Amino acid sequence: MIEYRNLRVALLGAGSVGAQVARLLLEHADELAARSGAGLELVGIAVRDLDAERDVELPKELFTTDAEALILGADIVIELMGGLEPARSYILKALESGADVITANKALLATHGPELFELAEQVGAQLYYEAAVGGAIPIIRPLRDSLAGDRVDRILGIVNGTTNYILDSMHSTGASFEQALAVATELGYAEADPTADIEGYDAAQKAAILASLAFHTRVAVGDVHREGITSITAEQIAAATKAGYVIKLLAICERITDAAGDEGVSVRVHPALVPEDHPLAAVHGANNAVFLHSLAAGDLMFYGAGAGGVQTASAVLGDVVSAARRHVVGGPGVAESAHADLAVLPIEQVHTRYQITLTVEDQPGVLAAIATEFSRHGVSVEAVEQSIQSHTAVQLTEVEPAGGHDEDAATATLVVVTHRAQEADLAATVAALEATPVVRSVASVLRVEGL
Ligand SMILES: NC(=O)c1ccc[n+]([C@@H]2O[C@H](COP(=O)([O-])OP(=O)(O)OC[C@H]3O[C@@H](n4cnc5c(N)ncnc54)[C@H](O)[C@@H]3O)[C@@H](O)[C@H]2O)c1
Ligand SMILES: N[C@@H](CCO)C(=O)O
Ligand code: NA
Repeated sequence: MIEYRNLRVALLGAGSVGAQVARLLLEHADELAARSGAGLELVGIAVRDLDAERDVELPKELFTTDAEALILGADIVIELMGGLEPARSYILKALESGADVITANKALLATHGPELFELAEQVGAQLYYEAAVGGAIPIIRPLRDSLAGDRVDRILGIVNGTTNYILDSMHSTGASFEQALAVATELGYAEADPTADIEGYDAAQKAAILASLAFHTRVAVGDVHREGITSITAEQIAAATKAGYVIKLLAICERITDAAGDEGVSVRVHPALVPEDHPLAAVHGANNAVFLHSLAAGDLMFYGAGAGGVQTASAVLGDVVSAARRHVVGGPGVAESAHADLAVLPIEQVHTRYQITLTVEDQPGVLAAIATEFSRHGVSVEAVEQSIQSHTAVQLTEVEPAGGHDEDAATATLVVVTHRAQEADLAATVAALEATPVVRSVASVLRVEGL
């Protein structure tokens, strides 16, 4: 029997993910030791309440409320408490003591990542975080290692399971956002306070982490343009389906150029129309997927469970084995890669395609008036269609002119799809359309991605 050297592993937090990590460390100790080249001895679990009910039965003698003492005696520290503090202070303390740290804490990384990575580099320790994006899905290591020799230019990610579940059930059942959210809450997908998910904050944190890795540039969560899904209506979903799209909340990270032609990056989270034959359209329920394009590899997609205690524990344990192997072999490990230091450009500089739905007066000259506003702002129209939503037959050129703005006059619904246009020009077009007398309202503006 091989005698392994023991590495001391400290776990901070025994919630959904932490309890599963502890269980797997204990149950698979022999196998993990063989893969790591070192024994992984779980020396303690820092918890807030020693007697709390846990999802998993764990040896009581491992529990402690003294996280600091536990950290100082460890070779590897796993932080699964979540939140900014005390997680940040504990990780800094662990790194200072020379321990490698594993975390799933996207909120912390997207806010204080640079501080943590700098300290890790200074002391020659490692910070691993595969579980922070896409839960069980391997995406951090592929970006950091497998694609290190390539050049990623675009990432489209479904990185929040709750919102994907809600949008998917709106598509499949015709439910309203509120109805779908209620079901998601009942089934335990959505938290009691779902704000972080439905307003896109969780996805924005993950987008910041992905963009930083992919573009070798520090991107903080505050740099991410963020829109949630709360204003998506059943009508928009039905119209999208009819037009051959699905609506997904996407995290989009891409290289773009600014007005001077200099390369920068854009990072944004918002609902978008995705063609129904795009691989991301087939991501159902609470699953996550990251679709990316790189120069040499072309298109790649990573798919699977973006959350769940035991699923996320898989990613954490992969990191634990990586950390253990480094301890066995020695050497400095992988430093943060931020050498490209590209500018993070504002959403106004993004180019994409748009679908604009307008409620208009049903009278002659309407199409011309609308087309004028698009062309005046440099936005090229690809197609105009009468929406299936319209209850009035549109005979734009055949109806007698209606005098003035008559609330009772017939209206028509027009759906305009643009070629690629700049966000700033599109925003100016929408403002001008809203001020155009024949336009009753701009009912919906959605970006079209994945074409
Ligand atoms: N649950 C998932 O599916 C999932 C997926 C990906 C990433 N994550 C991330 O993993 C981390 C843990 O998530 P979770 O779902 O297990 O959360 P959780 O709320 O179930 O567990 C966190 C645990 O940490 C404990 N804790 C909090 N502060 C503490 C302190 N100061 N000292 C000791 N214990 C403390 C809590 O009491 C709780 O038991 C978070 O950063 C989360 O964002 C979770
Ligand atoms: N609330 C997150 C959990 C995983 O980070 C989601 O719905 O995807
Ligand atoms: Na992951």
